[in-house]
Amino acid sequence: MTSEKHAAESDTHDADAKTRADGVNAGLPPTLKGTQVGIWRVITERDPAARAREDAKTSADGATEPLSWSWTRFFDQPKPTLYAFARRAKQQVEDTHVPRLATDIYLLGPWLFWVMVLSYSLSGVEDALLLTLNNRVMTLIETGLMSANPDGPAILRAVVFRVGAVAAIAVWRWYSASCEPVLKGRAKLYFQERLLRAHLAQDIATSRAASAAIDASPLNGWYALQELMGGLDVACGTLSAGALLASLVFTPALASTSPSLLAGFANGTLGANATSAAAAAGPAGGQAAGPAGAGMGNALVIVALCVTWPIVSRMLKRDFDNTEYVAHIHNKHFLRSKALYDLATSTAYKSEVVSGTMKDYIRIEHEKARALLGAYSDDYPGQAMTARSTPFADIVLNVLDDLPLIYYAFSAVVFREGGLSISGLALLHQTLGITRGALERVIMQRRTFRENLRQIRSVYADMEVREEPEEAEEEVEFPEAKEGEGIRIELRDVTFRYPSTDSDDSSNAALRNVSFTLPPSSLVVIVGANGSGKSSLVNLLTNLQRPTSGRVLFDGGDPHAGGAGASVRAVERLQRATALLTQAHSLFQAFSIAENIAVGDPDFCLACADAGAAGAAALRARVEEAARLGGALEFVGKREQGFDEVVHPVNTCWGSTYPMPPGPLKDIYDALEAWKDVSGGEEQRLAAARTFMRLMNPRTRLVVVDEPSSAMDPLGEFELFERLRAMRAGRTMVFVTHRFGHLTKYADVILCMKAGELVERGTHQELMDRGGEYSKLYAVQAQAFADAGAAADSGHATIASCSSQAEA
Ligand SMILES: Nc1ncnc2c1ncn2[C@@H]1O[C@H](COP(=O)(O)OP(=O)(O)OP(=O)(O)O)[C@@H](O)[C@H]1O
Repeated sequence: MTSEKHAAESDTHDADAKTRADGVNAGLPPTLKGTQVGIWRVITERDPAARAREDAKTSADGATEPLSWSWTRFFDQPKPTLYAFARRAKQQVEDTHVPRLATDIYLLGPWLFWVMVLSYSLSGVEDALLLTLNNRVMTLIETGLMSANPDGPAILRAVVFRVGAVAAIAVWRWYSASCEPVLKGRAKLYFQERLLRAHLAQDIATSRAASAAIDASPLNGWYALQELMGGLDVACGTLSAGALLASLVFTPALASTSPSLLAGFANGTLGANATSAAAAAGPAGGQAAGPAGAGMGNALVIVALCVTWPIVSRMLKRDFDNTEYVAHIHNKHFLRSKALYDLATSTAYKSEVVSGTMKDYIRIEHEKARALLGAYSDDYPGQAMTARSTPFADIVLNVLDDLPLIYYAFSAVVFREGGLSISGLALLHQTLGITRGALERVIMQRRTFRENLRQIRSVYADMEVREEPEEAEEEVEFPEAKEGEGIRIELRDVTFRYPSTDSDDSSNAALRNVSFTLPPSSLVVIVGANGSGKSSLVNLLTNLQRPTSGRVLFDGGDPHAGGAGASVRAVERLQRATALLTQAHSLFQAFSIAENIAVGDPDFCLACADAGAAGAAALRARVEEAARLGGALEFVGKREQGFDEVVHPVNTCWGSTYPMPPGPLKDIYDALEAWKDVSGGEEQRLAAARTFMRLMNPRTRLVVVDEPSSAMDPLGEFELFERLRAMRAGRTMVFVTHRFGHLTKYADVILCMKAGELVERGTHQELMDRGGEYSKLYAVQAQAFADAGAAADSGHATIASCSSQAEA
């Protein structure tokens, strides 16, 4: 019975384990695998090496070169001539963009750059240098004490030399630390400017395409260079540590009065009497003594002591240092308790939690989730991963750490004539320490180095501004373009699908086979239910998107008919002649209210900026007029600083703790750079003012207004549309609005959209007579107004009857 129970339990455990294993891999593509680490699910690649090989192969076949040079590939290939090999190596280095990065930063401050190079190199050799000087002092003192005749001037010289070196290093560090931030600041501004140009060169479609995403930040280039300089530090450190160890092992030790350790180990004379024995034997005495084979054996032991620890430590290390991973918390009880905690604490949910009397529910559910979660650690996955289930690895590493001591003890027993001298022992111990440290850093640096090369490459790829083609291209003509007349627009069998949607599924096109013509200077109203395609149409009319198929002609010309460069220029010309007002407007950070309006006509702003005081006055006058037309004048008048107020400052405020404890510091933290309150309707008025600013420029020949007034009161909206309509002379004006009642009666053309198709077009009367989709939408609106009116009437009646009862 008991064994059956055990069998059943073990089956259940197996099933649980399987479910867990399935769970951590649930929803992952076959190339990825999940691992449970504490409450985390860590997702890694199943075979990153295979992908790297595949990438290298693809890039070798394609236009770009592989990122790193591989010995295997070198040996696999027919041997190139030395010259070809050198050229190829040079090409490989250039492909990493390291020379380009170094040159760019060098040109920002040649002297600062060299200071940085020297500083990183020196920091690598610093340990070995100081150890050498230290050892010189120690050896002289030791020799002097043993011979009872210390060489005072020599010791003094060595001490002064060492103290001088320490002081010089301190001065150098201070100086180089003051240089580096200057170069960093210059590099940041340099990359910021290049990235800014790259971002501005992208249109909406490209900026949303994953392949063209610009991820680099202005400091990426600098950090990559800093890491490469760190490599210089590691390289110099390793070389100097290696040289020190070699000098210790293979040559008479630093003081000519003592023999090499190799010699000491070889004949066992390195001990309390070693130095005097060596002094008698002369500088070369140590090496002459003893069998060379034994010395070589000892040298190998010392080298082995150096490399064992870093290698074993690397093998036993259990972390994600070398692995790319994505981690998320996978434990459903943790997630539930967190969600409930957020529900209780976030101000966003407060009113719903209070009005919904959810207090007890949240508390009890939180207790349940906590009980199910049990004891857990929410260490970051990296930390959680380093936690070991047994202390075995730590024991091994600690014992390995003592290997040198064990070896000294061993050598003392084997070379019975005495152990190592004090200074010899200290020197050996410290040299082993820095050599080991250097080797460890080399092992760690390997991956960082590859990652840095990738970073540098991606920074330069992101900065690549696609310049317009140089070769002469035929410009796109807009044959019927006339000054003082609105743009004539024609859509021919246009289908449009957002790039993010599945291109094989024709049902998900936002617009399907749409054709119509808008006469120049006409007033157009686009109507339709939610999701019928009105805004998509606006995107095409304003050239923010291109049709997937079909053509959109402006004044008879297709802006996309020419080559890439001509198309960019044609689109830009059209956009300069277009004013767009939507509800997706923004108040720009750090811009005053005046500038937020003024940028509606950036060319006019630039011209005024060049015209001194007269220009500033002209700009202010135009901004005030635009604010009046946009209905924002009254609101701006009430602001403390009027047009000069910065509504949304750039946030740079930084507190030592987060959140800050209550007190005067928190008050100032909250007040500094706080965004000023502006209502949705006021923001819309400022956006409208910006559009009027653009409209005041006679170059504007197309005005597109897409639901800009959702947060405005009905009177504000009515006035806005009337003012826009008043400026329609010489412009084609397109309105998209759900509250179209008072606009459509002025419309030359009404386009009625339904599920991505144009179902009706005509004037208000024509469409009402037809009794189709438009008349239905119109009737619904009219009914809503009638109901609202009736409700208001009955409300008034009820209030009137209540008040008369109260009076009675
Ligand atoms: N960025 C986008 N990516 C993918 N699909 C989109 C995107 N924007 C809109 N769509 C889809 O395109 C279709 C048409 O949307 P559109 O915004 O043009 O309709 P609309 O008539 O303006 O709607 P509303 O009146 O709600 O503003 C909808 O099915 C919508 O889900």
